[in-house]
Amino acid sequence: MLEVRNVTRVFGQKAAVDDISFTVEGPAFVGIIGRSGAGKSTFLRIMNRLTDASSGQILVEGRDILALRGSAQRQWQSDCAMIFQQFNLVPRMDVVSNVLHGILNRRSTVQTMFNLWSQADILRALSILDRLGIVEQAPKRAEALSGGQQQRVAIARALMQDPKIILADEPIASLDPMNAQVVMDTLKRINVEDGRMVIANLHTLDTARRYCDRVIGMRDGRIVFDGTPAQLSTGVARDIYGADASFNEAATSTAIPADHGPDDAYAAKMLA
Ligand SMILES: Nc1ncnc2c1ncn2[C@@H]1O[C@H](COP(=O)(O)OP(=O)(O)OP(=O)(O)O)[C@@H](O)[C@H]1O
Repeated sequence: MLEVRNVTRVFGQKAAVDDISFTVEGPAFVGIIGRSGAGKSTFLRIMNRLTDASSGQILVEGRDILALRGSAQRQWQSDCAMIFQQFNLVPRMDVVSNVLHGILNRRSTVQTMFNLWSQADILRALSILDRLGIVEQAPKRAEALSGGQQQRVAIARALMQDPKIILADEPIASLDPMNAQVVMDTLKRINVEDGRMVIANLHTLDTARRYCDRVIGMRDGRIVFDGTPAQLSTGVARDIYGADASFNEAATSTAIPADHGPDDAYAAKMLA
């Protein structure tokens, strides 16, 4: 389904992403880990065409999405929604309008100028918010919500696009452990129930181990680990993070309570 072939991105003299290749069959939950500056964000930005690659190909169902131009490129950007650490909502706008912004580029200029949305679109936005457990927040300004709720609004906005792939760049880096868990559980549910691939840059090992089917470790732009969470031992993690024997896993922990797995009772209650 996804084949990344020898993708490189050079900034000046430095390769931020350096000849990376991997293949993902089916709608997996893929985590990308690595220290700051490893190239994780640059790779996600290349995937959804916010940044151009210097060379390489990314084949999605056999089509090189790096070669797309014009409307085909915009269609691809709609097919792969992006979620950011800082949510990127319009703070003073109400929640349901923020969700509707997921399909802003599908509307005419007149519709956009007069803020006209069809009843079907509004009902769809509300039903997505309902699914994510925050429909009662729909009329509130986005800025009035907690960080975890705002990130769920951002996920709802992504779902409004009906994407094939969700790219999440450090989606829980600004959240406390409880909210981090709800957001990760939400992404996992979307992955499992909808069959959408999720590729998430994660800064914590415990989260990668708990939620991902596959973990890719990057260091200095290169892939230095590609395996299952079970293969991600402390020694492997030390290599990925370029740390010495004093490497302490706790420093890369979100501290999501260990007795909670994905889709557990807590998340079910929050998301029902
Ligand atoms: N637009 C740019 N111009 C110049 N250098 C850049 C640009 N974007 C990224 N870089 C450099 O590329 C390297 C990889 O950055 P990137 O943001 O992809 O890393 P990262 O693993 O996502 O780290 P972080 O978690 O801190 O965001 C860094 O050295 C960064 O300074």
